[in-house]
Amino acid sequence: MSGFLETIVTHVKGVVAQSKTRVSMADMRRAAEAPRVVRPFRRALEEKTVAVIAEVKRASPSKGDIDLDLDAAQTARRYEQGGAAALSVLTEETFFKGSLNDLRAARQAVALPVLRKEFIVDPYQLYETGAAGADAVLLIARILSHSQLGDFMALASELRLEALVEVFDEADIEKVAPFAPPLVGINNRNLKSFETDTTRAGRLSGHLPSGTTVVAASGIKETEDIRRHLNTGISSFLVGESLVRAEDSVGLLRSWCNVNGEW
Ligand SMILES: O=C(O)c1ccccc1NCC(=O)[C@H](O)[C@H](O)COP(=O)(O)O
Repeated sequence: MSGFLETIVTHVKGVVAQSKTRVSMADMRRAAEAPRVVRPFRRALEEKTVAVIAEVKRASPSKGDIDLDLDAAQTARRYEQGGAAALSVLTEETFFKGSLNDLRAARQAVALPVLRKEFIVDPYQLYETGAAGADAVLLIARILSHSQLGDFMALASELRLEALVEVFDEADIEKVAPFAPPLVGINNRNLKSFETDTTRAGRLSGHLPSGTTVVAASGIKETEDIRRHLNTGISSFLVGESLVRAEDSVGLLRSWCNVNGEW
Protein backbone atom coordinates (compact mmCIF):
# COMPACT_ATOMS: atom_id res chain seq x y z
CA MET A 1 0.00 0.00 0.00
CA SER A 2 1.32 3.47 -0.76
CA GLY A 3 0.33 7.03 -1.69
CA PHE A 4 -3.26 8.05 -1.10
CA LEU A 5 -4.32 4.68 0.32
CA GLU A 6 -1.67 4.85 3.01
CA THR A 7 -2.71 8.43 3.87
CA ILE A 8 -6.41 7.62 4.11
CA VAL A 9 -5.92 4.37 6.03
CA THR A 10 -3.83 6.19 8.66
CA HIS A 11 -6.46 8.92 8.84
CA VAL A 12 -9.39 6.50 9.11
CA LYS A 13 -7.68 4.53 11.89
CA GLY A 14 -7.48 7.78 13.88
CA VAL A 15 -11.17 8.52 13.23
CA VAL A 16 -12.16 5.02 14.35
CA ALA A 17 -10.10 5.37 17.54
CA GLN A 18 -11.99 8.60 18.32
CA SER A 19 -15.37 7.01 17.55
CA LYS A 20 -14.63 4.17 19.97
CA THR A 21 -14.25 6.69 22.79
CA ARG A 22 -17.78 8.00 22.07
CA VAL A 23 -19.56 4.66 21.51
CA SER A 24 -17.80 1.55 22.73
CA MET A 25 -17.18 -1.46 20.51
CA ALA A 26 -19.61 -3.50 22.66
CA ASP A 27 -22.39 -0.92 22.32
CA MET A 28 -21.83 -0.55 18.58
CA ARG A 29 -21.91 -4.32 18.22
CA ARG A 30 -25.21 -4.49 20.10
CA ALA A 31 -26.68 -1.81 17.83
CA ALA A 32 -25.50 -3.70 14.73
CA GLU A 33 -27.02 -6.94 15.98
CA ALA A 34 -30.46 -5.42 16.62
CA PRO A 35 -33.10 -6.85 14.26
CA ARG A 36 -33.44 -4.96 10.99
CA VAL A 37 -34.95 -5.53 7.56
CA VAL A 38 -32.25 -5.93 4.94
CA ARG A 39 -32.64 -5.36 1.20
CA PRO A 40 -30.88 -7.96 -0.98
CA PHE A 41 -28.04 -6.17 -2.77
CA ARG A 42 -26.54 -8.72 -5.15
CA ARG A 43 -29.97 -9.97 -6.15
CA ALA A 44 -30.98 -6.41 -7.08
CA LEU A 45 -28.01 -6.33 -9.50
CA GLU A 46 -28.72 -9.75 -10.96
CA GLU A 47 -32.34 -8.85 -11.67
CA LYS A 48 -31.40 -6.11 -14.16
CA THR A 49 -29.98 -6.33 -17.67
CA VAL A 50 -28.03 -3.16 -16.89
CA ALA A 51 -27.62 -2.63 -13.15
CA VAL A 52 -26.35 0.74 -12.00
CA ILE A 53 -25.25 1.28 -8.42
CA ALA A 54 -25.71 5.04 -8.30
CA GLU A 55 -23.46 6.84 -5.88
CA VAL A 56 -24.09 9.75 -3.53
CA LYS A 57 -20.74 11.55 -3.78
CA ARG A 58 -20.10 15.10 -2.58
CA ALA A 59 -16.37 15.32 -3.20
CA SER A 60 -13.35 13.19 -3.96
CA PRO A 61 -9.57 13.32 -3.62
CA SER A 62 -9.18 13.21 -7.40
CA LYS A 63 -11.81 15.82 -8.33
CA GLY A 64 -12.18 17.99 -5.24
CA ASP A 65 -15.65 19.29 -4.47
CA ILE A 66 -18.35 17.87 -6.76
CA ASP A 67 -21.54 19.03 -5.04
CA LEU A 68 -21.17 19.90 -1.37
CA ASP A 69 -24.79 21.01 -1.05
CA LEU A 70 -26.20 17.81 -2.45
CA ASP A 71 -29.31 16.55 -0.65
CA ALA A 72 -28.74 12.83 -0.12
CA ALA A 73 -32.45 11.93 0.09
CA GLN A 74 -33.39 13.91 -3.02
CA THR A 75 -30.43 12.50 -4.96
CA ALA A 76 -31.41 8.98 -3.92
CA ARG A 77 -34.99 9.55 -5.08
CA ARG A 78 -33.76 10.74 -8.48
CA TYR A 79 -31.56 7.68 -8.81
CA GLU A 80 -34.46 5.39 -7.98
CA GLN A 81 -36.67 7.20 -10.51
CA GLY A 82 -33.99 6.72 -13.18
CA GLY A 83 -33.98 2.95 -12.63
CA ALA A 84 -30.85 2.46 -10.50
CA ALA A 85 -30.58 -1.06 -9.08
CA ALA A 86 -28.95 0.07 -5.84
CA LEU A 87 -27.29 3.01 -4.14
CA SER A 88 -23.75 3.59 -2.92
CA VAL A 89 -23.15 6.27 -0.31
CA LEU A 90 -19.68 7.59 0.47
CA THR A 91 -19.50 8.02 4.22
CA GLU A 92 -15.88 9.12 4.64
CA GLU A 93 -15.99 12.66 6.04
CA THR A 94 -12.61 14.29 5.38
CA PHE A 95 -11.68 13.42 1.79
CA PHE A 96 -15.18 12.70 0.41
CA LYS A 97 -17.25 14.98 2.68
CA GLY A 98 -19.78 12.18 3.19
CA SER A 99 -21.34 10.83 6.38
CA LEU A 100 -23.39 8.05 7.87
CA ASN A 101 -26.21 10.59 8.03
CA ASP A 102 -26.13 10.72 4.22
CA LEU A 103 -26.46 6.96 4.19
CA ARG A 104 -29.41 6.96 6.59
CA ALA A 105 -31.17 9.78 4.70
CA ALA A 106 -30.65 8.15 1.31
CA ARG A 107 -31.82 4.74 2.44
CA GLN A 108 -34.88 6.12 4.15
CA ALA A 109 -35.91 7.97 0.98
CA VAL A 110 -36.02 4.94 -1.32
CA ALA A 111 -36.66 1.19 -1.44
CA LEU A 112 -33.26 0.37 -2.99
CA PRO A 113 -30.51 -1.57 -1.23
CA VAL A 114 -27.65 0.63 -0.05
CA LEU A 115 -23.88 0.07 -0.04
CA ARG A 116 -21.68 1.83 2.49
CA LYS A 117 -18.62 3.13 0.61
CA GLU A 118 -15.83 3.44 3.16
CA PHE A 119 -12.27 2.51 3.84
CA ILE A 120 -12.97 -0.37 6.20
CA VAL A 121 -9.94 -1.28 8.32
CA ASP A 122 -11.47 -2.17 11.69
CA PRO A 123 -14.36 -4.45 12.74
CA TYR A 124 -15.85 -1.47 14.57
CA GLN A 125 -16.71 0.05 11.19
CA LEU A 126 -18.67 -3.07 10.24
CA TYR A 127 -20.74 -2.74 13.41
CA GLU A 128 -21.22 0.93 12.60
CA THR A 129 -22.36 -0.04 9.08
CA GLY A 130 -24.96 -2.49 10.38
CA ALA A 131 -26.12 -0.03 13.04
CA ALA A 132 -26.61 2.65 10.35
CA GLY A 133 -28.90 0.27 8.46
CA ALA A 134 -26.79 -0.39 5.35
CA ASP A 135 -27.39 -3.50 3.27
CA ALA A 136 -23.88 -3.92 1.90
CA VAL A 137 -20.36 -2.76 2.62
CA LEU A 138 -17.25 -2.19 0.50
CA LEU A 139 -14.12 -4.16 1.40
CA ILE A 140 -11.04 -2.96 -0.48
CA ALA A 141 -8.66 -5.90 -0.91
CA ARG A 142 -5.61 -3.64 -1.27
CA ILE A 143 -5.93 -2.14 2.23
CA LEU A 144 -6.59 -5.41 4.06
CA SER A 145 -4.32 -8.29 4.98
CA HIS A 146 -5.30 -11.79 3.91
CA SER A 147 -6.60 -12.63 7.38
CA GLN A 148 -8.45 -9.31 7.76
CA LEU A 149 -10.19 -9.93 4.46
CA GLY A 150 -11.41 -13.36 5.60
CA ASP A 151 -12.40 -12.11 9.06
CA PHE A 152 -14.22 -9.05 7.72
CA MET A 153 -16.10 -11.07 5.12
CA ALA A 154 -17.21 -13.48 7.83
CA LEU A 155 -18.22 -10.70 10.22
CA ALA A 156 -20.09 -8.83 7.48
CA SER A 157 -22.03 -11.96 6.70
CA GLU A 158 -22.85 -12.49 10.43
CA LEU A 159 -24.21 -8.94 10.48
CA ARG A 160 -26.22 -9.60 7.31
CA LEU A 161 -24.16 -7.17 5.28
CA GLU A 162 -23.30 -8.24 1.74
CA ALA A 163 -19.66 -7.52 0.93
CA LEU A 164 -18.63 -5.90 -2.32
CA VAL A 165 -14.96 -6.87 -2.48
CA GLU A 166 -12.95 -4.38 -4.53
CA VAL A 167 -9.90 -5.35 -6.58
CA PHE A 168 -7.65 -3.38 -8.88
CA ASP A 169 -5.26 -5.90 -10.43
CA GLU A 170 -4.33 -9.56 -10.78
CA ALA A 171 -2.52 -9.55 -7.41
CA ASP A 172 -5.71 -8.39 -5.67
CA ILE A 173 -7.69 -11.06 -7.51
CA GLU A 174 -5.26 -13.74 -6.27
CA LYS A 175 -5.56 -12.36 -2.75
CA VAL A 176 -9.37 -12.60 -2.69
CA ALA A 177 -9.62 -15.94 -4.55
CA PRO A 178 -9.48 -18.22 -1.45
CA PHE A 179 -12.57 -16.46 -0.06
CA ALA A 180 -14.58 -16.81 -3.29
CA PRO A 181 -16.45 -13.51 -2.87
CA PRO A 182 -19.75 -13.67 -4.74
CA LEU A 183 -19.68 -9.92 -5.44
CA VAL A 184 -16.50 -8.30 -6.78
CA GLY A 185 -15.96 -4.71 -7.86
CA ILE A 186 -13.13 -4.01 -10.28
CA ASN A 187 -11.94 -0.45 -9.88
CA ASN A 188 -11.11 1.30 -13.14
CA ARG A 189 -9.35 3.99 -11.08
CA ASN A 190 -5.72 3.60 -10.11
CA LEU A 191 -5.78 4.68 -6.47
CA LYS A 192 -2.16 5.86 -6.65
CA SER A 193 -2.33 8.04 -9.75
CA PHE A 194 -6.16 8.51 -9.74
CA GLU A 195 -6.15 7.84 -13.50
CA THR A 196 -9.14 5.90 -14.81
CA ASP A 197 -9.08 3.34 -17.60
CA THR A 198 -12.55 2.07 -18.45
CA THR A 199 -11.16 -0.96 -20.28
CA ARG A 200 -9.59 -2.31 -17.07
CA ALA A 201 -12.66 -4.03 -15.56
CA GLY A 202 -13.43 -5.80 -18.81
CA ARG A 203 -9.84 -7.02 -19.15
CA LEU A 204 -9.65 -8.31 -15.57
CA SER A 205 -13.11 -9.83 -15.25
CA GLY A 206 -11.99 -12.96 -17.11
CA HIS A 207 -9.70 -13.78 -14.16
CA LEU A 208 -12.68 -14.14 -11.82
CA PRO A 209 -14.54 -17.44 -11.42
CA SER A 210 -17.77 -17.78 -13.39
CA GLY A 211 -20.78 -17.09 -11.22
CA THR A 212 -19.14 -14.03 -9.66
CA THR A 213 -21.24 -10.89 -9.94
CA VAL A 214 -18.76 -8.37 -11.32
CA VAL A 215 -19.20 -4.64 -10.86
CA ALA A 216 -17.22 -2.18 -12.98
CA ALA A 217 -16.45 0.87 -10.83
CA SER A 218 -15.20 4.39 -11.57
CA GLY A 219 -14.76 6.63 -14.57
CA ILE A 220 -18.05 5.70 -16.27
CA LYS A 221 -19.44 8.77 -17.98
CA GLU A 222 -20.95 7.85 -21.31
CA THR A 223 -23.27 5.31 -22.87
CA GLU A 224 -20.26 4.04 -24.80
CA ASP A 225 -18.58 3.12 -21.49
CA ILE A 226 -21.63 1.05 -20.56
CA ARG A 227 -21.68 -0.63 -23.99
CA ARG A 228 -17.98 -1.45 -23.87
CA HIS A 229 -18.38 -3.18 -20.50
CA LEU A 230 -21.53 -5.02 -21.63
CA ASN A 231 -19.51 -6.44 -24.54
CA THR A 232 -17.12 -8.01 -22.02
CA GLY A 233 -20.00 -9.59 -20.08
CA ILE A 234 -20.13 -7.02 -17.25
CA SER A 235 -23.62 -5.69 -16.60
CA SER A 236 -23.24 -3.99 -13.20
CA PHE A 237 -21.75 -0.53 -12.82
CA LEU A 238 -20.86 1.72 -9.92
CA VAL A 239 -21.15 5.35 -10.98
CA GLY A 240 -20.63 8.49 -8.92
CA GLU A 241 -19.32 11.73 -10.32
CA SER A 242 -21.00 11.72 -13.73
CA LEU A 243 -24.43 11.13 -12.14
CA VAL A 244 -23.96 13.81 -9.48
CA ARG A 245 -22.84 16.31 -12.13
CA ALA A 246 -25.55 15.39 -14.67
CA GLU A 247 -28.18 18.06 -15.27
CA ASP A 248 -30.71 15.28 -15.73
CA SER A 249 -29.52 12.24 -13.77
CA VAL A 250 -32.94 10.57 -14.16
CA GLY A 251 -32.73 10.78 -17.97
CA LEU A 252 -29.08 9.70 -18.03
CA LEU A 253 -29.77 6.68 -15.87
CA ARG A 254 -32.80 5.75 -17.94
CA SER A 255 -30.77 5.89 -21.14
CA TRP A 256 -28.08 3.64 -19.64
CA CYS A 257 -30.54 1.16 -18.14
CA ASN A 258 -32.27 0.93 -21.53
CA VAL A 259 -29.09 0.93 -23.63
CA ASN A 260 -30.29 -2.19 -25.48
CA GLY A 261 -33.66 -0.57 -26.25
CA GLU A 262 -35.66 -3.15 -24.28
CA TRP A 263 -38.10 -0.75 -22.64
O1 LIG B 1 -13.11 9.10 -6.46
C1 LIG B 1 -11.93 9.22 -6.10
O2 LIG B 1 -11.23 10.20 -6.39
C2 LIG B 1 -11.27 8.17 -5.27
C3 LIG B 1 -9.94 8.29 -4.96
C4 LIG B 1 -9.33 7.34 -4.16
C5 LIG B 1 -10.04 6.28 -3.65
C6 LIG B 1 -11.38 6.14 -3.96
C7 LIG B 1 -12.00 7.06 -4.75
N1 LIG B 1 -13.34 6.98 -5.05
C8 LIG B 1 -14.22 6.05 -4.48
C9 LIG B 1 -14.91 5.28 -5.50
O3 LIG B 1 -14.78 4.09 -5.48
C10 LIG B 1 -15.72 6.00 -6.54
O4 LIG B 1 -16.45 6.99 -5.90
C11 LIG B 1 -16.69 5.13 -7.32
O5 LIG B 1 -16.04 4.05 -7.92
C12 LIG B 1 -17.37 5.97 -8.40
O6 LIG B 1 -16.40 6.54 -9.23
P1 LIG B 1 -16.77 7.73 -10.25
O7 LIG B 1 -17.94 7.27 -11.05
O8 LIG B 1 -15.55 7.90 -11.08
O9 LIG B 1 -17.11 8.92 -9.44
